[in-house]
Amino acid sequence: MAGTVLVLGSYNQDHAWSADDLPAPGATRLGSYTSGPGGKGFNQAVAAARAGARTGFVTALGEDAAAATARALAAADGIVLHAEVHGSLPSGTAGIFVDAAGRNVIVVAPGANAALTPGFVAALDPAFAGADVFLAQLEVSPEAVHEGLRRARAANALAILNPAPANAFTTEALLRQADVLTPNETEFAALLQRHRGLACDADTLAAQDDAALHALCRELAPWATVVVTLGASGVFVSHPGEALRGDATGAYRLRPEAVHAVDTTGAGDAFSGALAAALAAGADAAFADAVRFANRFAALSTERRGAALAMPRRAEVEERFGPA
Ligand SMILES: Nc1ncnc2c1ncn2[C@@H]1O[C@H](COP(=O)(O)OP(=O)(O)OP(=O)(O)O)[C@@H](O)[C@H]1O
Repeated sequence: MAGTVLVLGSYNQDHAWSADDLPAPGATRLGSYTSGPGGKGFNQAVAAARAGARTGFVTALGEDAAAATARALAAADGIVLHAEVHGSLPSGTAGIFVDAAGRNVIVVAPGANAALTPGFVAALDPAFAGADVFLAQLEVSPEAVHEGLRRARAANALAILNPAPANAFTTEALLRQADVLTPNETEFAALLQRHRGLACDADTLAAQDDAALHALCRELAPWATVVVTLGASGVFVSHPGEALRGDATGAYRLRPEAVHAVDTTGAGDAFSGALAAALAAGADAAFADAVRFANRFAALSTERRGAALAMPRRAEVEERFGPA
């Protein structure tokens, strides 16, 4: 049964130039160019939609070619767009330069994303009322994310926060609005450092056993289920005292699915979007089943290049790995 997911976040138009090597300051290279959709919010909305959820997407856009592309691409995936329009700002953009070895330098101009207002979010009551699951990240204004999480809880939707990117601004009050957090190891380390004063990094976390990771999750967010994505090492799940949705144990790890990964860009977005869709499918959808589906969905997304447009569809995931 399809549930409803409301995603709040960024849309960026990615502009990518490839050359044999990256030019030094003042130098010029000839190369090739592609442009496509990006932004964690949009990537996750496409993932949720392709994973089978009725999906709404709350974002902010300019009045430019990128905004027109965002509208067309959202419509193509059946996503209902709730866009705050800022005519005096450009839509979000990312300039990406890649060399033949795959190294890149990136400049992101958040543009309209940074101007998403809590007032616009607050006026979307009907969208919140119809949502089973709400999902946000940290590439739009923190006030808008906070308002979204608050509205979601008031509307009895499950509130998921993907605390990405790692250097984004967070407050304790913002984190406390989340029922579920989905950091990767770098983001988890950054949150532990900023909010609990624990000095650690992604490598230290990767070396921890399950009991130690569970303890760190409980220390960071005693109120929330924490799902740490571990890249090619799979996923770790840690519940608070009351395990969520039928999970018998407080903490467990899922191995990665065997795939031929060619590009892991957006794998975290695939995971969070698919998890939201699976949890929206019914209040009795078991948490472990939803995590298993998201682990499969994200794994399959790594077999294609790109982010939003590389998201697989539910049918492809089931064909490859069996029924969810
Ligand atoms: N090589 C891989 N093989 C199988 N599954 C993978 C692989 N890489 C990623 N995944 C799946 O994708 C999930 C998310 O990956 P990861 O933790 O790298 O996210 P991320 O760092 O947020 O990614 P990104 O920032 O590129 O979007 C993993 O938990 C796993 O389910």
